[in-house]
Amino acid sequence: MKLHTEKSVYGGDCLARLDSQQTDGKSAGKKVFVPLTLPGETVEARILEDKRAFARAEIETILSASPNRIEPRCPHFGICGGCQYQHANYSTQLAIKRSILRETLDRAKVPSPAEIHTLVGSEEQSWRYRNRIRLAFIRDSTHDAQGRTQVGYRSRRSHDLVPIDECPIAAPILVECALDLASVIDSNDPRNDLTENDLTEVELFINHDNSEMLVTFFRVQGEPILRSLRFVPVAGSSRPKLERTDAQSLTYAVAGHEYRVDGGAFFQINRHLLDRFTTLVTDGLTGSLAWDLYAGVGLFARRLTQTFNMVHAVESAPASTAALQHNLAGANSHASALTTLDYLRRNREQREPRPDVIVLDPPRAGLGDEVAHLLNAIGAPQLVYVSCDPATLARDLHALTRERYRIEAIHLADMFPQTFHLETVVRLRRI
Ligand SMILES: C[S@@+](CC[C@H](N)C(=O)[O-])C[C@H]1O[C@@H](n2cnc3c(N)ncnc32)[C@H](O)[C@@H]1O
Repeated sequence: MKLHTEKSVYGGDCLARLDSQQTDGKSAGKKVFVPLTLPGETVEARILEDKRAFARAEIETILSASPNRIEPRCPHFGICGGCQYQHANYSTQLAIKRSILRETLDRAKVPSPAEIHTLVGSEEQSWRYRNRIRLAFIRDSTHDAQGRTQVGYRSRRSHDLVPIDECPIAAPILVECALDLASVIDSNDPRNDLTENDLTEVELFINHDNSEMLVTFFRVQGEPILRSLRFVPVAGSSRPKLERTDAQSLTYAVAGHEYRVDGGAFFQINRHLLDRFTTLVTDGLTGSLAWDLYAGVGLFARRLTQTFNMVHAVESAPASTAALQHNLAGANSHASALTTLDYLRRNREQREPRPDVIVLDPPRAGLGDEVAHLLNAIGAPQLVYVSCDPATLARDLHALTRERYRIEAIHLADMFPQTFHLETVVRLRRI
């Protein structure tokens, strides 16, 4: 059937609507979500899933293409589920994200400034930006007649695995190493102690200057196996020597600070924007006491120690708390291995001093009602909310702005080009 796409929605699809002829007059206006399209396109599409409230379709032919459509760079685009926007030029990707963010805030009735600022890299930096990738091992004769191990991502349309031999949004060294690993696993090299059939997935994480890499192998059963590699420059050669080390962590330099990042700990993934992003979050913040809740390994907290007399950092994941302690050691700071909720409850009970600034960078689930309620009750003069999910951000901002805060500035930081993901940095002031 012929569909006309209206706008992009969060998740990467475009929204189209069925007209009365397409539904026998029954549910004219019914929503249809169509992936791999752009706003304003007319496509011939096939309905794949027809629910009561909406349907999902796949394009068969593009009848009228958007002028913003471009040729995707990756041969796996559309099959692999990793990227959603490679068919859109970069300025269109940004316009889509900005309008989705604006609409999400407006729908939640969040009083917000008219302008959404952006933090973006160059068009070229919208590629090769990931410092971490996680791939599955595929051992399947339908993909490789000789049954050789391959690496791949999940398919866009199912949970099947798609073998890949390139991933243009990742640092090239990650994909090279993953492909090498697949052949090492298959080799009879006696130094290969990776038990072939037990391994399911591998995660590769490279540091700022491509000198250290953490490789984590996930298995069917048992704890993941962590390996670390060091790339040592060789005089007169462009290829560094690869050495295996016993390290359980790597060192990542960001905006003038070095961070220890342990295997399994969260770390921001856009290596091109990391310095500017960290500066954007922390810039201009000063005072006596700051809290960094959801602190990870201390990316923001470490910087805040330069402009505050005291910084409290809170992080609940055991994989991150040791590195957080290490990264803040010797600085005017205190790290707590607690959930944010427990930390705030304790703070209220013990009536501890109120911070001047609170930085909040929760996972996708956002803050939730009780944390937002406690933040309103504590009433720090300034909040900086860093979010990777616009829906939970809007919900939490609604709770904060309804009581004690107004939004000063919103930045859309494009940390995940070519994908639908969007990062937002919101500065709030107590009213
Ligand atoms: C989006 S990451 C941000 C980390 C850090 N701000 C950074 O930029 O590197 C969210 C962090 O919150 C931690 N986390 C998740 N739930 C938490 C909770 N309930 N309380 C405290 N930390 C939590 C995660 O382990 C993760 O390190």
